[in-house]
Amino acid sequence: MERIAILGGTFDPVHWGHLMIAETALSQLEVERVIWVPVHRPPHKHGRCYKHRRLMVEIAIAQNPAFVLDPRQANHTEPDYAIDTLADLQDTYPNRQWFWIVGLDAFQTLPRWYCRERLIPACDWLVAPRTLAMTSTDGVVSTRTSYSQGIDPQSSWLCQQVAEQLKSQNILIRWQMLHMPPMSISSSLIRQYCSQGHSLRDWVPEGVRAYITTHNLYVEN
Ligand SMILES: Nc1ncnc2c1ncn2[C@@H]1O[C@H](COP(=O)(O)OP(=O)(O)OP(=O)(O)O)[C@@H](O)[C@H]1O
Ligand SMILES: O=C(O)c1ccc[n+]([C@@H]2O[C@H](COP(=O)([O-])O)[C@@H](O)[C@H]2O)c1
Repeated sequence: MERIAILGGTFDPVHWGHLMIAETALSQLEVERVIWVPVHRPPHKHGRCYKHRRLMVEIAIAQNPAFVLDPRQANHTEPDYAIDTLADLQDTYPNRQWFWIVGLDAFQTLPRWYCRERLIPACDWLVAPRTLAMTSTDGVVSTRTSYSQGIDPQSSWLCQQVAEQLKSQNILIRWQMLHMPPMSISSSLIRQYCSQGHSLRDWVPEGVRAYITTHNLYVEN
């Protein structure tokens, strides 16, 4: 049975972190393809122009035949929930084994996702480690990465906490960590850098950088 992974995201903009987690899923799980789903109307955050976000994903994944863009949310007018994305994809690709790729930050919000009792058991969850911002009691924000060799025990522990929370909601989850070092990169940081006039060369593929420049994106954060 073909194994397909979904990578949903706001992708505002897409960056090397997204590409790295998708590549890791391909190699670690022997997934045959990764379907990239830019969320048109994220239920939980503000999404800027969908067309730009989708085109940047198209540019970023063009070199890898195992990566597929799914633009099915283009005409949506209502919030896009993951359960609807999965149900639509299952209709298009019946009889597949489904995986869902998420970063640790998004995974920690899973116990609040819409219709999670149907969504969660329908996929295997692949969790990418992510540097988490921590605020100390004196209000100082720092970041933490404790990846050394293999999987960071702190990240695994956080995932187990999520699994416990879901269990208390009578939801059993199948999850595993992706074996990759955490990458301190995010779309919000890129938007901030861009608005400050910094180069994006190290953060996004060249085609995406050119697209951002041509369309004058993120000049204001
Ligand atoms: N550097 C990263 N490491 C691991 N996972 C990541 C990373 N960047 C994004 N992800 C994951 O990719 C998915 C889509 O993320 P999204 O498009 O919202 O990017 P983002 O960088 O988290 O954006 P923002 O900074 O605007 O919140 C989410 O599951 C997110 O956790
Ligand atoms: O369905 C939900 O309730 C839900 C709530 C929060 C996030 N998601 C999904 O999580 C994925 C990553 O979202 P984001 O915010 O990190 O871009 C994306 O596919 C979203 O649709 C889904």
